[in-house]
Amino acid sequence: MNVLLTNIKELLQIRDASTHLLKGSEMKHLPTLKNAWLLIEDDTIVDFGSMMAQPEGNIDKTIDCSGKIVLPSWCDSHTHIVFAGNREQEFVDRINGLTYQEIALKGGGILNSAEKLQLTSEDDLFAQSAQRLEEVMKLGTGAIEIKSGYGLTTEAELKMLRVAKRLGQTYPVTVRTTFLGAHALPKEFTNKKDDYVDLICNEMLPAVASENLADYVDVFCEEGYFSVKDTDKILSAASKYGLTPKIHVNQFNSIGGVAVGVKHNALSVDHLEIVSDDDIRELQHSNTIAVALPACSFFLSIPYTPGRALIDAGIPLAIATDFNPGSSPTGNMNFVLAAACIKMKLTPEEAINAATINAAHAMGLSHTHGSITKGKKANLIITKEIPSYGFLPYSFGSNYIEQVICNGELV
Ligand SMILES: N=CN[C@@H](CCC(=O)O)C(=O)O
Ligand SMILES: [Zn+2]
Repeated sequence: MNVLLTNIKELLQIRDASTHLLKGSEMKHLPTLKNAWLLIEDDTIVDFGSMMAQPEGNIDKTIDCSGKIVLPSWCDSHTHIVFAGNREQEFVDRINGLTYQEIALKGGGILNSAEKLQLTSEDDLFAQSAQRLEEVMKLGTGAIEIKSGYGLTTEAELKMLRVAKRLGQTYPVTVRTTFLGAHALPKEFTNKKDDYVDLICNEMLPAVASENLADYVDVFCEEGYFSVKDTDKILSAASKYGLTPKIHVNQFNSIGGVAVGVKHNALSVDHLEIVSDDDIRELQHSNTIAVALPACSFFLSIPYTPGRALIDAGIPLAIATDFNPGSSPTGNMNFVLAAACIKMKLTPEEAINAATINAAHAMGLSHTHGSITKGKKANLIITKEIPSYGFLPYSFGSNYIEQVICNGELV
């Protein structure tokens, strides 16, 4: 099936196949083509060019994009969308003055979600998660990373990862999965953290690997959760199964999570609301991508990742939703784009690069996703008629997406 998009007001993020991860000042540049066409064959972008010279040949369907902007779909490189129920009560508790950490100490937080998830059947968990996935696909997400971490038993962690994999098999969106057994210490292991870390290393990781359920490994490296030493041990064990780290670091404290991530050649270190000069130096001498999660900062009223400073220090930055029931109950990448501009002082060009090409790199999908490139997947957002691409983050809270094409399919 050949589909031709014509009269595109501006086609964004046109790159050749060799485009690398963008660092520092490279992020300022967003290559575009005005008054363009784009040709899709089945699930692939086969060509694009100026309307001055239109393609000839068999076209099954034409979509007129007059006045509209076309760009690659968002890549959401950090989510926890497989969860059961919600944590609305904790939202109210925080309005009434409790902090995220105080709620967790009372047995709420991640343990609250784990209890709900353990009691939910695999099919019900799939149905609840599929509803969220359908919503974010309509909001322009074409590739998504999904973590476990609300299971906290071998059986429940495997259940989460199976659901995540099944989502990827059921929908055209590309799914990457991450094993996050080290998300919180289960109640049964109170004062026995080493035993839980051993369970992760000796039972959970081999089980996840034998069913081939994860592409990456994650640890919540934070005071009150998992230490640098625990993280080092888990990442070392995971490397035996070929699992690359993408880890939660520096959400509330800078305790050495960035350094241990860099030591293990992490693909990304995510959160980074609190960043020290040493953390910046570590990242400058690494291939690790910094991933900011501004919707989490907004929801928890915690500091925003210093995205401007990270880019100015020459570090590659991606942005993601962190969609989860406790700290970011949204999967709306359009809001994340706006928050990155408004709160982290990224320009619209930097934010779009952070949510597309750099985000594709942060989930190992840069060969297929993240840019308008011949041979890449036909993952596209067609906007409504808007004055310019800067209007997307500027008009935060409004939805200016008209159509989404995911792996060649209209969603
Ligand atoms: N901080 C760790 N994990 C999630 C939140 C988990 C939760 O509160 O359920 C995050 O990335 O923000
Ligand atoms: Zn997270």
